Amino acid sequence: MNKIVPVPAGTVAAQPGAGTHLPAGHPPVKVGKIGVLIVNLGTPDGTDYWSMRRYLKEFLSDRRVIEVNRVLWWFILNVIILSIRPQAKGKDYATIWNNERNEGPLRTITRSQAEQLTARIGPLDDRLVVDWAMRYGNPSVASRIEALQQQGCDRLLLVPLYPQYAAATSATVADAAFDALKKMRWQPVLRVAAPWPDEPAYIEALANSITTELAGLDWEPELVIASFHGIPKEYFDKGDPYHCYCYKTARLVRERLGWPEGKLKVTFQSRFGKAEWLQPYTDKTIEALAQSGVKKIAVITPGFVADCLETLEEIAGENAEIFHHAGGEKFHFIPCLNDSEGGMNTLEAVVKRELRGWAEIG
Ligand SMILES: C=CC1=C(C)c2cc3[nH]c(cc4nc(cc5[nH]c(cc1n2)c(C)c5CCC(=O)O)C(CCC(=O)O)=C4C)c(C)c3C=C
Ligand SMILES: [Fe+2]
Ligand SMILES: [Fe+2]
Repeated sequence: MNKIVPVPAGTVAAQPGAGTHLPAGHPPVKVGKIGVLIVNLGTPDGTDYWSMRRYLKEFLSDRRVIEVNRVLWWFILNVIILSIRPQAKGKDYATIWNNERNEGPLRTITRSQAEQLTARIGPLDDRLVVDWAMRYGNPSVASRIEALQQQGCDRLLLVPLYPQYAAATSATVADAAFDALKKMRWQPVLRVAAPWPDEPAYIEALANSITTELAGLDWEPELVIASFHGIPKEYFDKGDPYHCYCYKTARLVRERLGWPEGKLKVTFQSRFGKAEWLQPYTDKTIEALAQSGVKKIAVITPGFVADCLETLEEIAGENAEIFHHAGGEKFHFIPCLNDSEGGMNTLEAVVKRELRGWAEIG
């Protein structure tokens, strides 16, 4: 046990300070790298019934997402929701599917964000390794943490891809990471990035995106809707800060544009179930605006770091249709920041901010 043997070339000492020697029988472990793991919500592996069902089951079984009584929810989920929703939502996903790669856009965009982040920060410190994962579906958080550790990452920066924290999103990403760490003998040190509702690079990117998109139209919207994903009102009543973060982002963007109040209106989309969610609702607001005579609007979705079902199908598709049916004439959807220059400036700024003390890269 105490016998010291030389480490084979190319392997790193199992323990810091062990120098070039390992105790006999101790497996060599790589150390010294810093992993940056960006994590978005998730996406099904396919649009067929079983892929959709697997994905929705994992997602909707998360106690952070659905806080209803466990026994009651087991019945509702397994007997009602999972017999109807996979088919209906599979059809919706099919309308936005990336057929070339056979995956949802969220996965395509998140991969590209990780690649571009690597190109931006990789050359600044050769200890940095960037990777990406999905909270639900694949690649899982646990599998990527394991892969990063195998590459020698003994420090991990986890970046939940939600500018505005909510327990149902950011916290559940941290849960997944800690669950993975629970099973490890030698855990990497974990840092979780703080949300960035007021990050200057993010506000600048959103304001620039609005300006550029509107400049490309031959009409001017009477107002712009900033539509954020909703959460049940009960979660807000219990103290979730999400609502305040959304309003803060919207206010800062409006101020940056020099717009009066009312020109950028906050709404909440993607209601699920019968309970009350954060109001005002996006679909009801858009319908009421058209009915009251508003003819031209644009919609931006600042809470989504990447385009997905909720932006492409629900806003650019369903809500545009609602607006036109109710008498509206011009509707423009402003894409998410995705892997654009502004989107990447935002992620780079957040990652650099959160790496301080680990890597001094500006
Ligand atoms: C049922 C409760 C849900 C809560 C609470 C919730 C919060 C929440 N979600 C996002 C971001 C995304 N949600 C997406 C899809 C999606 N969301 C829910 C339910 C809740 N979300 C469901 C059931 C689904 C799947 C589609 C459906 O069946 O309607 C997505 C898109 C994923 C994709 O692949 O395109 C995102 C992104 C946030 C930011 C949030 C709270 C702050
Ligand atoms: Fe959602
Ligand atoms: Fe939706």
